[in-house]
Amino acid sequence: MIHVKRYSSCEVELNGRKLTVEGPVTPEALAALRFDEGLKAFRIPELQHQALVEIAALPEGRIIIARDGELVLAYVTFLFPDPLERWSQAKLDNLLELGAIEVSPQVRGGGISKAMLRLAFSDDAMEDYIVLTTEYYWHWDFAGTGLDIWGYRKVMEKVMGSVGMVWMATDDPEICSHPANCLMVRVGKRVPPEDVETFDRIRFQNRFFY
Ligand SMILES: CC(=O)SCCNC(=O)CCNC(=O)[C@H](O)C(C)(C)COP(=O)(O)OP(=O)(O)OC[C@H]1O[C@@H](n2cnc3c(N)ncnc32)[C@H](O)[C@@H]1OP(=O)(O)O
Repeated sequence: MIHVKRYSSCEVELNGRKLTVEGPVTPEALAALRFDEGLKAFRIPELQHQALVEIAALPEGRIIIARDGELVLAYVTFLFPDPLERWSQAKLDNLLELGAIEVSPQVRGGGISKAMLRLAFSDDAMEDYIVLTTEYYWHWDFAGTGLDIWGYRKVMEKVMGSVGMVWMATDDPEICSHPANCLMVRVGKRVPPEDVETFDRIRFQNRFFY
């Protein structure tokens, strides 16, 4: 499969600031930008910046960002599922994982996550992919948002649901380990039915127990 990446961009007004939402960005362009210190939900900012540059260089990797001038304030990543997770067992070259979405505390609650996803899925190439995301509550920033676990889950459903990602059942043990965790998926319009079936078989691997 050829992973087509069509760059696009738009401007978003937020509290008097004009942010540029753009992507998929090239590794060179991303490396040349500064990374906000508030982007520390997953790793220290320097390491996360480096990780995003590496993802942008992958054939299937897609990074969408929101920036104020040279300063990256938010990002979302898409890449093949982690080889250690069950989703990679499907061996589908049209299965992407929305691995991380993060918005700096400076600009949260202003629609930036939804704007990045809208731009990501405005690329018609996304209709060729199944995109999954796994929501694990231990990745959530309760202190930074002031949300409780179910409030946070609601925000994640709104964010992901804004681009048609829907909750799907699975027997994945990590997801099943807490009721707030969940799997959300978007199946592109051109994904062949046999690939959806392959994905469904990966979602349930312990049918024996049912
Ligand atoms: C796969 C993963 O990456 S899981 C981990 C997700 N990432 C994180 O938890 C990192 C830390 N958190 C963040 O970066 C941000 O808080 C995010 C990504 C969860 C949300 O980003 P934001 O840009 O603030 O979200 P956005 O402004 O687009 O809001 C989306 C919706 O949630 C609501 N919302 C956002 N924050 C809050 C809040 N603190 N309280 C109540 N509602 C909220 C918004 O009002 C909006 O609702 P609407 O659709 O009804 O208009």
